[in-house]
Amino acid sequence: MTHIRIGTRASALALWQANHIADLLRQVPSVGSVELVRIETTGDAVQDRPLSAMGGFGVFTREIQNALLDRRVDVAVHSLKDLPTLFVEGLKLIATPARAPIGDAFISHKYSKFDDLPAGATLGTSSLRRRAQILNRRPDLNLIDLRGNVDTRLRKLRDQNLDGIILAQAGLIRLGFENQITERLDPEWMLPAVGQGAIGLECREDNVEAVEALRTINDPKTWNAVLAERSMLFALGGGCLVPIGVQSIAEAETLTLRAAVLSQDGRQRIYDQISGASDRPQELGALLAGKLLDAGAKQLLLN
Ligand SMILES: NCc1[nH]cc(CCC(=O)O)c1CC(=O)O
Repeated sequence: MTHIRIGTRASALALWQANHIADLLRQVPSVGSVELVRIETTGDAVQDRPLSAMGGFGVFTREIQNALLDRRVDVAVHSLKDLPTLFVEGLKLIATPARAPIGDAFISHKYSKFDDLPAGATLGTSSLRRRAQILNRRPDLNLIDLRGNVDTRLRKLRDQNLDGIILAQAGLIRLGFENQITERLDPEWMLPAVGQGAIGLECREDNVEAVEALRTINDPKTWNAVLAERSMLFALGGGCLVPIGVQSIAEAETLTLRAAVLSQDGRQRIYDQISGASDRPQELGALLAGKLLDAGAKQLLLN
């Protein structure tokens, strides 16, 4: 029987996700016991700057990956959207359990939908993707930086008397704040982040017991969708300084991807979509990236 040490951040959302994975792993016959090991990441330690100003890459995941490499933990539980697509020698992304809703939520105590916001209203979000898509639709809005965990952001909405904030539906639902959602934003215009709503399970590639256990809790539909999204992001090479949004619609045999690359001010938006066989997700993602690059995303990514 295997003992599995799960590496996780200590935020409420990360612990919810890690406990959810621990529960799933305890059902696996080869797994004897599961333990959580809390790890502080750069993203947790530095709360006063937008992530895009922190050198970006892997601020919520790097320390957990180091713990895997140092054999302090056996499995890393990540919010997949925080996990860079760059390959790390010795580690492997093995599985993604069933995904939560992928979209973003508008939360306001003053207006009952996003489109009711008056000219000049103040919204909190520090995600470049959300900023650019909001500005593309509503260039008049006043966007202010909002960082911190989900509960911190909900508190700032009240304390700073903001007109609204935008958060991922997934985090709100998992933490029991679904009733705070004012409007589920239409992914038609507010395209989600790559991997949003999915939990990514990573381990050392030579850890056969962990690999086998993780494979049994994979959800193939989610896996195909996130592989397509991540291969698109990798091919775009945009890192986290270029606003990129993607919605994938996973059906039994077909996978559809709709994606956009925007300028930071939201004025330029390169959009395209693709459909194809769901069992060749990486090809689809790379093809869509190629179409976006040819249509002008190349210029935006150089800036
Ligand atoms: N970077 C923060 C982060 N990472 C994952 C989630 C939510 C859960 C998810 O989208 O998987 C959030 C908060 C948010 O964007 O509202």
